[in-house]
Amino acid sequence: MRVGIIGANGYSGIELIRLLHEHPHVTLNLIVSHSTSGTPITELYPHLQAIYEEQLEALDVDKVASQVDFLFFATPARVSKDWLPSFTQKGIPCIDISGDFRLNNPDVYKQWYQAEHTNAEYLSEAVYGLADVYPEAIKHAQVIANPGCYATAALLALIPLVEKKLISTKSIIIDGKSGVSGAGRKPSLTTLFGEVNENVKAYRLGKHQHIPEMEQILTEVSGDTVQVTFSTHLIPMTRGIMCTIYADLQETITTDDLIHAYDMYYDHTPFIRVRPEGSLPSTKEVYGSNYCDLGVTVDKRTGKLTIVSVIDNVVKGASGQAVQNMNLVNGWDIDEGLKYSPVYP
Ligand SMILES: NC(=O)C1=CN([C@@H]2O[C@H](COP(=O)(O)OP(=O)(O)OC[C@H]3O[C@@H](n4cnc5c(N)ncnc54)[C@H](OP(=O)(O)O)[C@@H]3O)[C@@H](O)[C@H]2O)C=CC1
Ligand SMILES: CC(=O)N[C@@H](CCC(=O)OP(=O)(O)O)C(=O)O
Repeated sequence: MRVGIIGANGYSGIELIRLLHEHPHVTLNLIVSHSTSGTPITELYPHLQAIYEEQLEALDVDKVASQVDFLFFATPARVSKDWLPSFTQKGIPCIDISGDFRLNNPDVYKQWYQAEHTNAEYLSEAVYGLADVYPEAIKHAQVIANPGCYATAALLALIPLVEKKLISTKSIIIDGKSGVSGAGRKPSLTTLFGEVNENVKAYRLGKHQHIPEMEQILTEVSGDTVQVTFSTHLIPMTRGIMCTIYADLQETITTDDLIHAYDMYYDHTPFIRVRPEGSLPSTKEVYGSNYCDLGVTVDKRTGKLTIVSVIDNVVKGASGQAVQNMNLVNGWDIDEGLKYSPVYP
């Protein structure tokens, strides 16, 4: 199958190139850039020499549509909403790694993304691509909204417990920490070495675009309106997200029972690894891989639960999950092209 990437020269685009190049069922036929078309990808990323040396092309809808059977958008928010429908109308399934098709309600999109949604009728058609939770719906989708990176880590930890009504949905706190690659390759003051090194910085508290995304899904799962307290921090590392999540238990239950509940919920997927009691995951243990590792502990004294969820933001939080979604749509094994062990140390 011929695939293409719009926004191929950003961090999630370049990770897609790494994964798709090794994928047994696809040929990466087209890579598209906004500002660097005409440039060989190796000029921007010399590590691809002798591996993948194609030239970046400009975005021309008819030309792209004639060269691909499947398309990934790895563009910033507020870009794919204007372009993606032109391709699905031509019968080309699309996976959008940005947030443009994640929210059902165009008013909520406008509130959190500060833009009108120019193709709001596609919001109801789009399937939320949380691949380990919604595999059946994703199999039949033409438009897949790949989840945000923090939202992936948090929802994979919370959905099984909310669905089984094991925790209260009134007091969920998600404390997120991310490496700087989460902010993309575009240079900015916040990601300068001097700003990030030996520093931990909270940002966009109460305003982060993953808040409505997580609340939408948890509300659907629970059946009641769910609101979450969510904080985000920039950490001096390249890749990785850790969400430490706090919730109140609804009933007396042990750590071992919760581990068992997770194991049962995720027995159909190889990508969720639940730690045994007493072991908590760290970001290095998933680095470069499509795993989400979960650790859980019950504090009998307070009746509170702490869950630690870690992913590689560029793999599970973006391009790896997008490849998993492509596998689902095409009826391939879900781990095709994703059988990478984490890089350690
Ligand atoms: N990095 C991460 O860990 C994650 C990223 N995401 C999401 O993935 C998307 C891409 O992120 P990331 O790769 O980090 O970002 P980068 O800034 O690294 O790359 C952005 C890409 O989009 C292209 N682009 C920028 N503006 C436009 C435009 N107006 N029209 C068309 N193309 C454009 C850029 O091309 P050019 O350089 O030629 O302008 C570049 O290829 C974002 O929506 C991001 O939120 C989601 C989860 C995790
Ligand atoms: C460190 C950092 O800046 N991270 C980004 C995460 C980007 C992402 O996953 O999200 P979207 O696709 O929803 O934009 C952020 O907090 O916005």
